[in-house]
Amino acid sequence: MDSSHRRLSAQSQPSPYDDSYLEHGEASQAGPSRLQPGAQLTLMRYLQDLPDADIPVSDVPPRYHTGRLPNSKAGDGKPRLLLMGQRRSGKSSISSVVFHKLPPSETLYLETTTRIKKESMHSFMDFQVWDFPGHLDYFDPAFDVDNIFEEIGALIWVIDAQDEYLEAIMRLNTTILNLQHSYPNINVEVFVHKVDGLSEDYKGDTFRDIIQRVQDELSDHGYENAPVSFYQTSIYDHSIFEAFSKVIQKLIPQLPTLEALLNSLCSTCHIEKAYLFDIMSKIYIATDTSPTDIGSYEICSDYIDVVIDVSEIYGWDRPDDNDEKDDTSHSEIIEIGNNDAESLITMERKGNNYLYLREINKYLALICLMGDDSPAEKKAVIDYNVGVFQAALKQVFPRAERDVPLPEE
Ligand SMILES: Nc1nc2c(ncn2[C@@H]2O[C@H](COP(=O)(O)OP(=O)(O)OP(=O)(O)O)[C@@H](O)[C@H]2O)c(=O)[nH]1
Repeated sequence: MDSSHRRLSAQSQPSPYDDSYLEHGEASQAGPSRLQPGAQLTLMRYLQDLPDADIPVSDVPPRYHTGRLPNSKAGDGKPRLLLMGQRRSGKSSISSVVFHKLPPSETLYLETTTRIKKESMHSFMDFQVWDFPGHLDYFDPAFDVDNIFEEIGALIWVIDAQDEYLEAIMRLNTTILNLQHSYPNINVEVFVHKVDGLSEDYKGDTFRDIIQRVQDELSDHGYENAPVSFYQTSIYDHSIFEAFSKVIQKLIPQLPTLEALLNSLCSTCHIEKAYLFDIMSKIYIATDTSPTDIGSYEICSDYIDVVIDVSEIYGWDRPDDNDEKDDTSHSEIIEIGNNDAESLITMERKGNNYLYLREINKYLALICLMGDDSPAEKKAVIDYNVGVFQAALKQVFPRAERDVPLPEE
């Protein structure tokens, strides 16, 4: 593995409006004045759309990737994820493994949740995770239902696939039907969980059976096309991160713009697959629109672990953008010609294929699986284009640059 770390500098950053993705093969000529007009146009097209990216014009009521949270009345962009399901179905384990890096085997010692556990996550966007005790009946008049569901981003219903699940399905359907009048747009995400202990056949059958039962009962009650998605998950592999990625992506208003930027980067640099990862949780918040397979996600996700381990040994605190830079960082910039990168690592996979990681800001990292026709010698042009992507991302996601966490609610 070849790794290098670079520091930020206060050296002025060329405006993204002046730059563009550089066509592959022009590494030696990198510089704003050498850009091809066509290449410039590609990026300009995306950048010109940016002011509208938050709220696309549409007659369709906002849902999914349409630029607004489904139920956010305040529109403050702080969605709430509710983890619900039967006792011992694995809710607290999911939250601890994904957001607190608890090793899966240690979830065996988690105590049962007795009251609603609310946690605020401060990352590329602020969101809250509410872990509900399994036994709670939230439609009891004693509960303020509006308070629970009003600002909800997604309702994650966890079903233990290793256990009897009929009661869990019944409660899930009751919940959906109770909510559909007041909150018809809630994204219901069903995690068919603990699938690690099941044989392939049994896993598939269980999954299909659960989907069938939920859909049948909802349509019996006249509720067709309910916004319910199903995932097979386990804390013992990457599936829980993959599922959470998809849940979170539905809550990111800028997703279409992010995907467009990644598509453009991929086609310009001959990248097979690009992921924008939240470093803290290893959730990917966007990827290009080429087909995703769990294998490439796993490679990239493991790669983040490697980077985190290496940077724990060799990393250092990143200076603020406004800080005075010392002579060392200044000389690095002159030498490298790049004042954006924090860390940059390439790793040989096989032949010409390699993985490329670049820390985009404090929260996000870009990881690319490079194609055969994008050899490592062309890395300078990729660096340049990723720099342009990074600048564009600052426009799309200014929130990600924020350093100060909001106070706990
Ligand atoms: N095999 C397997 N076990 C899991 C998985 N996720 C959680 N568990 C186990 O399931 C048990 C219950 O997990 P919890 O996270 O406490 O369940 P909970 O839904 O929060 O339970 P309550 O707090 O009682 O509502 C623990 O022993 C976990 O180790 C999984 O993906 N696979």
